[in-house]
Amino acid sequence: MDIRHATHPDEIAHMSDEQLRARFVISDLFVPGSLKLVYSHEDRMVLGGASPLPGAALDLETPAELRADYFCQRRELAVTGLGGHGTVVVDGTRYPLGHMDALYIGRGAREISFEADIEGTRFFLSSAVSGEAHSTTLIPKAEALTTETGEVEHANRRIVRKHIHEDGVRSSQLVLGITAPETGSVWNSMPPHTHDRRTEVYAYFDLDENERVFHFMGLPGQTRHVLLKDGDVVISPAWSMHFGVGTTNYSFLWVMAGENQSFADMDQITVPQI
Ligand SMILES: O=C(O)C(=O)C[C@H](O)C(=O)CO
Repeated sequence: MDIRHATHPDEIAHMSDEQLRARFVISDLFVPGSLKLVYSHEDRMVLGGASPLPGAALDLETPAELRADYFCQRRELAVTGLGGHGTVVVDGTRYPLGHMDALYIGRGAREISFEADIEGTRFFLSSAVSGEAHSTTLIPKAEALTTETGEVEHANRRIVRKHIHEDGVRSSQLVLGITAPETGSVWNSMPPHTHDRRTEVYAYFDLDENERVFHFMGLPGQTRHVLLKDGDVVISPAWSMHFGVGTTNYSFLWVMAGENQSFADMDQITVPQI
């Protein structure tokens, strides 16, 4: 399993672009017919991509680094459909998962596998350490808590869907949703924020292959950026801003883990402070 170590804020200003990507960006997570996992020491999140082919299920194995008998022995897991549609099988129960549907899998689930109905099926995996078992629950896109935010004048009008959150499907640490800027809007999470109590991961998808997202990170006043393509994932340490602008429309999954699960617990940063 690829391991990403935690980063002190003093380090980021001196990193080369290559070092920045090696520490924070996960590319090529979705390889047809394979399952890939990355361990981040930022709040001990595990991130992954499962890209099964029709007729060839993929089993979630337990990487040696977890020193666990099975993946969810001490962990909870969210599986989100970011392309195609298929089924996630959890201890014999079958959960159909389509585009932007999410499945929360509680601590204690033993056997997990992924099946595709069509080529191009991609499941994004995010996991955090879990202190207690919460119920495994399917959250279809249509049942996510949906709000609209932003303004056309700021090119940041967007739909925010919350799948796993304090007022909905419960978890130990994970808070997860999907945000989609509306047509003509390209900025996400603008004006930006930090939340020193939680790490956040963004996974960009539904982006045409010739388009890109400029994702910004770092401390206010010391902004760095990484250029991301469809399917790329970026890890934001708790101290880091995290916001982006696309060359066109896109969607992104956001998932957090850490000290609390309060979505509203953000320290807002004004545009001049960036
Ligand atoms: O576009 C947005 O704003 C977001 O989706 C914000 C993310 O949910 C986030 O960064 C929460 O901390």
